[in-house]
Amino acid sequence: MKTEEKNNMPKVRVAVIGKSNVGKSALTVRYLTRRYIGEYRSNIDLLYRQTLTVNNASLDVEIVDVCSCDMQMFPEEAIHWADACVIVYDITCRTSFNQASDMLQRVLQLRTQIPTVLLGNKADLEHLRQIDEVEGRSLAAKHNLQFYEVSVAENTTQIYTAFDLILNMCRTNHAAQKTRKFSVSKMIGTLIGNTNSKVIQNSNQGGTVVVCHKSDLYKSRVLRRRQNFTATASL
Ligand SMILES: Nc1nc2c(ncn2[C@@H]2O[C@H](COP(=O)(O)OP(=O)(O)OP(=O)(O)O)[C@@H](O)[C@H]2O)c(=O)[nH]1
Repeated sequence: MKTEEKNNMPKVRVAVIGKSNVGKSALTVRYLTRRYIGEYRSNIDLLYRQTLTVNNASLDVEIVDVCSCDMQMFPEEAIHWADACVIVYDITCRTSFNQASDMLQRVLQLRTQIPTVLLGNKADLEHLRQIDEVEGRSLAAKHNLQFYEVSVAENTTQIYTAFDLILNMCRTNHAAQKTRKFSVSKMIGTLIGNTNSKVIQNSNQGGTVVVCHKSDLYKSRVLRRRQNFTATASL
């Protein structure tokens, strides 16, 4: 891919949050690599980067998998950093559902318009179910969000539907922002007699997964994000 195309590619940042052990790492790795790895280190936040093709267009995607988050250690930085959020609970664990509900409220307090999806994971463990599907569905409906029950272990297609959905929403937001910027610069250009515009088409591009220790990366670069928030991360 040419550098100018790469530079022009929309970048989308996603935060995956939820109680410890709900399957956040398994979910992220499944989505990005199609593979299922049973055990992960759970004492570090991980940042993944990959170029993905969603709906025939390329996106630079960064996903932070926040380890063991709860309301006491709510990952506020990650929520400000992100363009979209995936909130996960485990259908066999009532506490994880309650936490997902609290987290959802907190996320929407911090970022009212952030594209968010609610996932109930471990749907393969029907015999251990503590949360009926309808509970997840109504929690999501209350906040006007999409909801899916998934099994990362069984690779249910809704995993991909959910991520693709929020990535598409982000891309739409990105395109709208670009159009607004373009309209303003076109207007200024018209006013000063310069109407040139350049549109660069993206070509599709695969990518590799980069796994990073977010805590180390925080030290290395400062990203200024909206809402006057200063998050630190790098890839
Ligand atoms: N049965 C079943 N087990 C799953 C599923 N997804 C994840 N697991 C298991 O659940 C456990 C926790 O998965 P992780 O991905 O480490 O969970 P996590 O939310 O990242 O955990 P923390 O890093 O502690 O926050 C692991 O043993 C996974 O193999 C699933 O869909 N079904």
